[in-house]
Amino acid sequence: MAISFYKYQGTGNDFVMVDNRKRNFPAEDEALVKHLCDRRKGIGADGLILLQDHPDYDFEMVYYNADGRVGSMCGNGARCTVRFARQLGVIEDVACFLAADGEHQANVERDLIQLKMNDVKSVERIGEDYYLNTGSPHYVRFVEGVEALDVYAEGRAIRYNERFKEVGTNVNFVQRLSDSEIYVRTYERGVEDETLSCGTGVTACALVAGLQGMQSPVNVKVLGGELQVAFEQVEDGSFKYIYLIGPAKQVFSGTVPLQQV
Ligand SMILES: N[C@H](CCC[C@H](N)C(=O)O)C(=O)O
Repeated sequence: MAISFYKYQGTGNDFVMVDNRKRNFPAEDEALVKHLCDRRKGIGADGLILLQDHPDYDFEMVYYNADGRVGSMCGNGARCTVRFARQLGVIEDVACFLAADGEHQANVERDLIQLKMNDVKSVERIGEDYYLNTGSPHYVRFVEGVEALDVYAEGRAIRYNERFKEVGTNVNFVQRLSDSEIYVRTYERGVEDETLSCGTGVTACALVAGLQGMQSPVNVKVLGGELQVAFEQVEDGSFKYIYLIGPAKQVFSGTVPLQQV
């Protein structure tokens, strides 16, 4: 037996993508998922995604972090899954699909995938920092000199602090570059390292920038490229009509013989 896979990336956040419409991928095998994501002994990725049929939606996306565990919502992974669905002929230019945090709509416009995110009801303040859920939990800290920051060490210290050590959190460091642009670097739980981009993290940072007065759409620079976040801010401090916009590409495809795993 062999596993056929595709490799996708969205602003440098990379995923092993598997067409699991026939339900033949052994998804309960945490060690296998972890192995496939291993950058030295496996294919290498920040996460693994299964595209599955669903009776009520165009498809369902099931996301695993690189540690092999089921993750929460993944914004870059979702954009990649929409691109994959388009390439498989499952959708045309519009999709309505199910992810870990519920229903999402998306549009394909040439290189860009526009992904609708769930509404965000509230943003918690923790000292000078912020904490919110955009499908995945995100801690947001504004800094100066984000390029020189030790994101691994600083991110880890927050992710493993008393409050977060049990369930973990993703940790974002943000710098304002102009009236309409921020620079975001993210330490991701489940990968337990910095990634080149985190879609739900970028969304969280753009919303906090919105709280501080930045107008929608917010342009976001990440190590792996550029994204855009559009949103509508409600007077009670919540957000709706949130869109994450950016590229998603297929990089290669292949097979892994199961006996080698
Ligand atoms: N890279 C993802 C986030 C994954 C979230 C994951 N690290 C978790 O908290 O389970 C993104 O583009 O949104």
